Amino acid sequence: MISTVGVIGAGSMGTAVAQSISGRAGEVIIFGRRQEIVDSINHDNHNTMYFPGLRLRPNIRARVMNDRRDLADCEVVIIAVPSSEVRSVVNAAGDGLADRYLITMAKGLEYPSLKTMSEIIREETGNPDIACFSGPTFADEIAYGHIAGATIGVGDDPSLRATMSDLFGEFILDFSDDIRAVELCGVLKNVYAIGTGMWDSVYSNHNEHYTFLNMCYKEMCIFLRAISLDEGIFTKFCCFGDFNLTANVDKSRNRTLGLMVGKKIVKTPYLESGVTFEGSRSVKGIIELAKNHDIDIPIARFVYDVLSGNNNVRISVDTLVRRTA
Ligand SMILES: NC(=O)c1ccc[n+]([C@@H]2O[C@H](COP(=O)([O-])OP(=O)(O)OC[C@H]3O[C@@H](n4cnc5c(N)ncnc54)[C@H](O)[C@@H]3O)[C@@H](O)[C@H]2O)c1
Repeated sequence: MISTVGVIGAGSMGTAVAQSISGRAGEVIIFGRRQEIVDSINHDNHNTMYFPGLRLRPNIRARVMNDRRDLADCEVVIIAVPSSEVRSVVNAAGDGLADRYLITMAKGLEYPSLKTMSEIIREETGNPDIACFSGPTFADEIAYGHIAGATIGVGDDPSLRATMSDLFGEFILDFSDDIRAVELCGVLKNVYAIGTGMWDSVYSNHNEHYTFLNMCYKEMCIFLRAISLDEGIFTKFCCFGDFNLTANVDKSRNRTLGLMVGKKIVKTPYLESGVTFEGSRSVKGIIELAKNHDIDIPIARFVYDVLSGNNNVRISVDTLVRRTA
């Protein structure tokens, strides 16, 4: 059993994953930013901000990370902060992350570097032992121990792979050795979930919804076929499962963002609310990446146009329908 796992990020996913793996590690330390959350975990076994009703297991402790030596005891470190924060977080942790197994939960694409999170982490830490975790995994459901499937993107180091299998043994797992493709699935599905929300704000019949869903999945597969070395990626949890979860379920923040923009409930959604909308940050990068690979992705461009305020959703949807008919 792993003795100590560090989880950077005391939000929904950091707390949920800490609870899920806590039976498989001696101790789990959540590194948070806010003293009151750290205190509530240490004194009360609750993260009162994110899961006030959930009793955390007693081997979950919390700390505010003051310096890189705080990570010294952790054999494995899980990074569960928003993608926009990953570079600064790992940079601040510096050589505290140098020689241990690292796992990224964050889903995003840095712009304009077009780097995925594992690539940023490798660049900042020089550590090649990085895996990513991605799948149909709403944090609240993980926290309460419901079944979930996940894909682990991991290279061919057998020891790292075995550690991932042990640590995430509460999940139904599949694996891919194309880490970048697994991460890009997580980026793409957020973009198409926003698009599906926009579409559903205009068209509300079942036929219409599933027609668009199919169009999105087809575009996602065209993209992945052009960039992925893993021919089996399309049926893995990070791809089909996560795409369906995020595009279909109203609990998804990105789908909800699309619905709100489509219904004109929000005009300038860009990150002002403080809620994590990873898809809206990544859509520009996805379009540029597609251009570099000569891939046509009209639905992603439609999402970008609407989010940029360039277009009225109804007119954009009509144009899209005419174009793909
Ligand atoms: N892999 C998966 O299956 C999966 C599922 C859900 C979410 N996620 C990803 O996990 C990441 C976090 O999402 P979330 O839902 O937990 O978001 P959240 O907004 O609930 O929590 C983010 C937490 O990170 C903290 N944080 C932000 N900047 C920080 C910094 N510089 N240093 C330390 N802490 C910092 C915030 O204070 C907050 O507590 C996102 O990238 C999201 O896409 C992954």
